[in-house]
Order: sequence, then structure tokens, then C-alpha cells
Amino acid sequence: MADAAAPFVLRVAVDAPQHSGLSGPLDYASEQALTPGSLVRVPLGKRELLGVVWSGESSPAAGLALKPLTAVFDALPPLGDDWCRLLDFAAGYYQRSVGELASAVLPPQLRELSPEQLAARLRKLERKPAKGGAVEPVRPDLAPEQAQAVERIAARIAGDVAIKPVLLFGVTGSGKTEVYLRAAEAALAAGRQVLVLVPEINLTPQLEARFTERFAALLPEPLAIVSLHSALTPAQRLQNWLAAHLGRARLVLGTRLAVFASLPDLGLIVVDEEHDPSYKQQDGARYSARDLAVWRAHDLKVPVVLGSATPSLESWQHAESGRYERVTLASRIGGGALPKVKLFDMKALPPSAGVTTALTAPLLAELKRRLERGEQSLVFLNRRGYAPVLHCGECQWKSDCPHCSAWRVFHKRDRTLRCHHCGFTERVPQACPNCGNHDIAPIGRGTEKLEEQLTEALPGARVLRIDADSTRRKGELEAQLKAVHDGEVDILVGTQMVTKGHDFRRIRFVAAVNPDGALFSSDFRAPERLFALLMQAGGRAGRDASGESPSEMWVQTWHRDHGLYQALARHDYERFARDQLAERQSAGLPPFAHLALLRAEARTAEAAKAFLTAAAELLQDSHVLVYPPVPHAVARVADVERMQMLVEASQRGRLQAFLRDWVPALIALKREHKAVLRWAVDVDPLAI
Ligand SMILES: Nc1ncnc2c1ncn2[C@@H]1O[C@H](COP(=O)(O)OP(=O)(O)OP(=O)(O)O)[C@@H](O)[C@H]1O
Ligand SMILES: [Zn+2]
Repeated sequence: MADAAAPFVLRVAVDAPQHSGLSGPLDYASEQALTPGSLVRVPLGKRELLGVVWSGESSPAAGLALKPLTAVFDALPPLGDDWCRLLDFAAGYYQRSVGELASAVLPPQLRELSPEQLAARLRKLERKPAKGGAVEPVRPDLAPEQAQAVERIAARIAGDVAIKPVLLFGVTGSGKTEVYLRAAEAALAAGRQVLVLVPEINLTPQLEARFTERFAALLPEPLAIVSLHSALTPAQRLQNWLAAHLGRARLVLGTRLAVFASLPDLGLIVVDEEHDPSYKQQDGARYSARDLAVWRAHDLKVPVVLGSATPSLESWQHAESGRYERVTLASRIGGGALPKVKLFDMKALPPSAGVTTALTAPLLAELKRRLERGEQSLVFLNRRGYAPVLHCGECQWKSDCPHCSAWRVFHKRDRTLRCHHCGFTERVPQACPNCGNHDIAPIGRGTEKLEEQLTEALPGARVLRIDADSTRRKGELEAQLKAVHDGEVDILVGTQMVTKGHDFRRIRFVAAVNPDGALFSSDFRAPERLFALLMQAGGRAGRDASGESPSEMWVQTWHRDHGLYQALARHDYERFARDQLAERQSAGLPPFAHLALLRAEARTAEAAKAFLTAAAELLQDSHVLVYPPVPHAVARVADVERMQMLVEASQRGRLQAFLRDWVPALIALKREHKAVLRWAVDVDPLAI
């Protein structure tokens, strides 16, 4: 009971551990009434945690003395009702507690600072000097299709058209960014805040530069344009988050976590490259930032623009059914043509030809021709490292990871064998660790080897590799991209990291080597992902229409006749989507069915399986199908066995209703399965 000194009872969302079973907000005693959304600090067990005062009736257990709040962040205005609604929705939908979600998405520093320290940060924000000296931007004249798109979005900002999400379907290089800029301009002029989401941190500097250049004169106030992503320092992230929350930031650019920014005047949301899997969080609360952006916009009755040259099949289907409004940009800016796609048939090669199977002689010859013309080329291989595995020809030893069901990748530069799953790294052995044979050799190839082979085969060519390994240190990626933009690179070798979003002006030739793997994956989304990747990769070629030679995309495949490649060769996303959707429909797969995965991890596969098998028996529902447990695609990682079980329903609501009853039962079930280390429900999983 609240005592006289602390007469108010408040519900507070805190990050209580899942096994405690404390899933909703908890009750605390307070000396003052506080508005929902207020940030506070509360005791929980032996710890002190950040909490958010939540609305709704408290239900204190009779006779139990409530603990008082430890501190109140009273210098900070409370989070808005709309923010709390978003959290409530997301927590319910993705089956987490609001407290856990709030703690995961609020800036980490809020958990560490005292109210006094936070007040000091707020004062510091006030003292930020304005930048000044911004020049009036040059706005290009819109192409007719762009103008139409902007008009349709702007009409929604002005509020005179019923609001549907807009799917901006624009081919690569069609100027989608300019449409975002103009739409943002309209929202800013109406006094609203704008949120722009991009899939990858590495795209934020480029985007920030473009938005700053355009709006610096219009928004001269300090912190009027900010970014939010996980590569910021904790202090920067807090500062930018505060600026958004206080309404000082008018334009917020960020990665998926920015969908949870507190934005009191939000008037427009843009989701660029909406098809990108990076919008789905892959641990903790496994939310989809794209889907939440759509929900948030709907809740606030503000427009949301989902842009892509290769929309997700979910969004495409919504456009087909009329739930989303499709706005098309069918041509490239400046009338440039999309690259001609050449499907190079690997079966046509004489057995001995080519430097290796990846760098075929005809491909090398083409690269050489482009080089002689002074053109830039991109070679795309979605596998980093030197070789995916090291092999002993004597005893058949392979460089497996002792902790995972995966090979360790050979990285030649630092002579290591590295597991890309658990990180386990060792020096490359001098001889086979099994039989002592000195003749151990790499099999297959990654970007590092491709870079080496290209350098050898084309002496004098300036070859640059961009992948997760080459860009580990801060600033490296920016420097490398700049070199490409400045024309200091002849041949760029890279993973999917370089295929998306970058406005490379000089590339005229793109080659995809070894893309076939994904055609035969057990994951039903693999073809969709491969198609998007290749379309995006090809989209980096010929973006400058003034180039003399025709731009080209070269795809080296053993399966030329595959429908996916045939659609790619014609740049026919619509046909690809139609075929895939027909397959999905007949197989009862998303977007025609709704899925969740229950994942379990344990030291043994048996223990994980026992938990899943028992879980399947907890609840029967004739509208919901629970499949048998199967091992994860990489079953063992860091000595932990991973199993999963698919749950399917034809209607979203049915699945949600099932999960609402199931998850509390799973929490109880877990207590009987001590050997299970972790379990999680993944709603709308992306990788199966
Ligand atoms: N109306 C315009 N007039 C002149 N240039 C423009 C116009 N609109 C866009 N551009 C330029 O066209 C290029 C391509 O635009 P942008 O990068 O926005 O393409 P995109 O549609 O986002 O492509 P992708 O899907 O490949 O990322 C950019 O260099 C941009 O500055
Ligand atoms: Zn490993």
C-alpha cells in the first residue's frame, strides 16, 4: 500500500527479466502524481532501473508495501501518448514486455545518468551554437514522374486525401531521393517533423549530407537535422534523441531503431529501400521497423512513403490489393537506360578455360576493355574473406569451427581462420592439424581472393575491396567510398554492402560472380532476396546517362534459364513478383499466411527439441498450425544447439491471439526445462 509519504500509486514500465514472469508495468509508490510517459528510476530486486510511467489502472497486491520511485527525471518533458501507444502496440505484437522494449530503444545513456546529469545535458543542448553560413540550395527541376509523385505525397501532408501508405516503386537511379527531399520540404513547411529511415548505417552519412545540403539554409537552428543509429557515441545518441524529443530536430535520419524516436510533431515518415532485411531486428524484441513505421503513420494519420526499386513482396501485394497506393517512377533521371543484362552461361566454357571459374576469361576481357576506356567497374561477390574453407588433400580435413556447425573462413591478409558465426579466430596452421600434410589449400573464393586475382590479372588496375573486413575501423568506409566517387578506383570488389543505395556516377559495368547459391536455398525468401540484390547491384551501373558506352551487368551463372535470371535480364520486377506471389499463394506462405518462429537454444539438441515439443502441446487452436521442431540452418553456434519451430495461421489476428495465450504458458514451461538457455518468439520472421 502507498503510505502517507508516498500517496500515489504509479504503473511503471521497467525491463524485468522474462523468467520473473513480470511482463506488464509494475506498481510503485510516488510522492507526486506523474503524467504517463514521464521517465523515472525505480528499484527492482537489487538493481535500480530506468522506467517509464505508464497509463492504465494499477492493481497493487493487497497488503504489499510498494517500493517508492528512486528518482524522477523532471527536467525532461514526458514521452507523448503516441510514443506510448507505439510501444504498447510493438510490445504486444512482437510478444515482449513494454518495459523491455522501452529499455532497448531509449538511448542507453538514459539508463546511466542521474536526473541532475540529464538536466545538465539539456542545458548544454540549449547552448549549442547555430552553424550559420548555409547557402541557398539548388533544387533540380523535377522530372514529370517525380513531380507527380511529390504532388500525391504532398496532398496527403496537406491532409486533403485519405491516407494510405505510398509505395514509391522507382527503378534504380530514378531519383527517389529527390522525391523524399521534396516531400520532406512540404512537411517541414507545414511545421511538422520528418523521419527518414535507411537500412544501413553506411548509408546515413551520404543521406545526411544530401539532406543537410538541401535544408541547412531552411533549418539554421543547431540540431535541426540529426541522425540516430547505433554507431553514434552514447553521448551523441542521447543528444540527438533529446533534440528530436524536444522538437528541436525537425529532420531525423536513422536506421531501424530511429522508428522509436520520440517525435512530438511527426508529419511524414520515409522508409528508403523498404525491402531491405536490415529493417528487421534480429535479437531481443525482433521488430520490423518498416512495419512499425506503417503502423505509426496510420496511428498518427500522417503519410508514410515506402521506397524501393524492388519492393518486398509483402508491400507489393498490399499495393496490388489496394491497401497501399503505388506511385511509379519508371525511368531513370536524364533518360539513361538501365544496364543491359548479360547472362553468361558457365556451361559454355571449355573445361580448362578461365583464370578460375569465378574470373572467367571473357569476364576478364570485358573488365580489361572497360579499364582501357577509363571506366569504373564493380565486381559483386556476396562472400567475404579469402576462401570459405581450408582443405587438406591428404586426409580431407577441413577448417571446421570447433564451436559451430560451420567452416572457418580463411582470411589471407592476417593469416587467420575466422568463424563468421562465433568469431573464433586462430592463426592459419602451417600444416594440416590432422595429418601433418603441408599442402593445405583454400577451396572456393571470397572477396579477398577475388581482389588478389584481379590485381594479378590486370596489372596497373586500381582495385579496391569494400566489405565488412575492409571497413572495420571508423572512417574507413567513408574514405573508400570517396575514392570510388572521385574516380581513384578502376575496379571495385565488394559484397552486398556496396550494392545498395550508393549513387556511384562512374560505374558502367557490374559483374555478379557465383550468385547461384541462393537459388536452391531452403529459405522461401532466398529468391526474393537474390533478385533484389542483383537488381540493386545492376542498378549501380550507368547512373550517369552521359556515359558513352552502354552500361552492362554481367551475371555468371550455371542456370541461365532460371525464371529469376530471365526476369532480371528484362528488368522485370513485376513479372518476378507475380511469379513469386503465385508460388507463395499456392504454398500458403507469406504474405498469404502469417508466421512466427519459436526458437530454443540449449547445450544439446535434445534439450532444445524437448522444450519445443512440449511447447507444441501446450495449446491447441484449429486455426493455427504448429510444425515439428527442426534444427536452425546453422544448428550449432558457440557450442549452443539451436532448434526452431514454425507456427502458421492464415490470418494475422488468429496468430496474434494464439501467441497472446501461448507466450505466458511458454514462460511457465521454461521453468521446467532448465537445460534450455534461451528461447524467443520471432513474429514475421525473415529468415527461416
Ligand atoms: N530532377 C532531377 N534532375 C536532375 N538530377 C536529378 C533529379 N532527381 C534526381 N537526380 C539525380 O539522379 C541521381 C539518382 O537519384 P537517386 O540516387 O535518388 O536514385 P534512386 O532512385 O534512389 O536510385 P537507387 O534505388 O538506385 O538508390 C542522383 O545523382 C540525383 O542527384
Ligand atoms: Zn564458430
